[in-house]
Amino acid sequence: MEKLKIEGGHPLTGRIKVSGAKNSAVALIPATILADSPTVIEGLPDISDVQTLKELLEEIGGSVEFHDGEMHVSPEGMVAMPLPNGRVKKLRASYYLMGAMLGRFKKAAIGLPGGCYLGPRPIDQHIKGFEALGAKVTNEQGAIYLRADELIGARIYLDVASVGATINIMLAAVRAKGQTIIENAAKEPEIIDVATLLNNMGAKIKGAGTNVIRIEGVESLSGTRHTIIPDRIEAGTYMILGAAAGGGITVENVIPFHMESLTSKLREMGVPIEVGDEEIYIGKADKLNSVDVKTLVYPGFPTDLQQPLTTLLTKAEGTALITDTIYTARFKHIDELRRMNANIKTEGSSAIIYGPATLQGTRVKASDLRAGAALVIAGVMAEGITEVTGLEHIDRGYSDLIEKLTGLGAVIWREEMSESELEQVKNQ
Ligand SMILES: CC(=O)N[C@H]1[C@@H](OP(=O)(O)OP(=O)(O)OC[C@H]2O[C@@H](n3ccc(=O)[nH]c3=O)[C@H](O)[C@@H]2O)O[C@H](CO)[C@@H](O)[C@@H]1O
Ligand SMILES: C=C(OP(=O)(O)O)C(=O)O
Repeated sequence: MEKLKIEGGHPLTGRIKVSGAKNSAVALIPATILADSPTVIEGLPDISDVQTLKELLEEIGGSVEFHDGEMHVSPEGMVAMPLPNGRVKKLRASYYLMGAMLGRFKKAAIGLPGGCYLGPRPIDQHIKGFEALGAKVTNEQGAIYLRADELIGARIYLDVASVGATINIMLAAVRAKGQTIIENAAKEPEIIDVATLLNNMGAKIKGAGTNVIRIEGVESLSGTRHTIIPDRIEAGTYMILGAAAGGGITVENVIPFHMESLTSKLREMGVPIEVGDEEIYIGKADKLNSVDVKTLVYPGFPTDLQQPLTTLLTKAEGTALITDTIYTARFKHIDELRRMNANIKTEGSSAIIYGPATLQGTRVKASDLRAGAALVIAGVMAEGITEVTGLEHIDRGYSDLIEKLTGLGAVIWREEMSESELEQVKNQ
């Protein structure tokens, strides 16, 4: 097992390119199950979630090739193989196998998903949607079993605007009989990306990206070629990194419209920003101001950037208040930042950050993906050496992290952990 080491205090300059969106990739790959012929997805990130999904498609009999970000999936040999354990626990988005397999085979048996532990992450809205379409859903020994004689379109109102439930219901409904209407649908850009792929396969989805999605079921879908959208959370992580340790960096392969909630917050903090067509320049701020932030569903400020922004706010003058309304307990990074000399208090669903603090390098542990991103940014800002363990979380979402940050002048590398370090991490 490896750890990351970062020597802080080096200003970052230059250009950094964003990869394809994790949260699209993890839905686009299962969506290929729904077609009767091969699909090619271009621009996929080289992250462990993508690798795990490739292996899961192979496990159900698909033939999959993945090179240089391009995945070819031949779905012809796939069968409704139960996937109760093992790989499905490695990521959150294995739940999309439920919708996709139900859509194609009218049955599925999938273990409850893993992914970042951010407090409770129920999937009741996914199940409510599958049941409305006519599936019988049972939970047997930690796996969800879905069976339907046929799927029939339905009107489904989501109690919470869930990204996962919206996409999962779309996956199941595209091959159902008749019309499905999803009300109070989530509006994240990744939902539009998945609908674009499905429509290019022959599906009839209207309204993706708004809170009412209408789907006319079709008999069959055929394979297509699709280019994924850029990862707005990876882009946001690098924008925050630029503001934290930059001497001026340009984040490339960005859809600036997706970044507006972050761009406006960083400007409010005093960060000079220039927005191009497909890139964003983050300049050096003389002084950072504290701001208050509340995470919301898209187009509000994303919960996935709450943790990285918290790190930046340790450097700002004054008191900042971050409230996470999506995952009210997403604060495991705070204890680690405190170990690095940050002055932060949590109260309910909020973190109160007293700045500015000078962060000090030390040993810290990433408890989840964006906690990892927050700690990498902290390491780049800190005096001395920071060691980050828990890399399996970071590897779920950041493609070529070391190469990309080294390209900006960061001093960061991976190192094998010793036996005694492994023991310590286990006991933490
Ligand atoms: C793979 C993927 O795309 N992950 C993203 C997705 O997760 P995910 O799709 O799991 O998140 P949701 O949008 O479903 O969750 C939003 C909120 O709804 C609640 N909820 C959700 C489903 C449900 O059936 N019942 C319920 O109560 C959740 O607990 C949470 O409070 O959106 C999150 C919120 O933007 C992001 O942090 C994750 O990066
Ligand atoms: C929470 C996240 O991912 P997942 O839903 O895949 O666990 C994330 O990307 O920040």
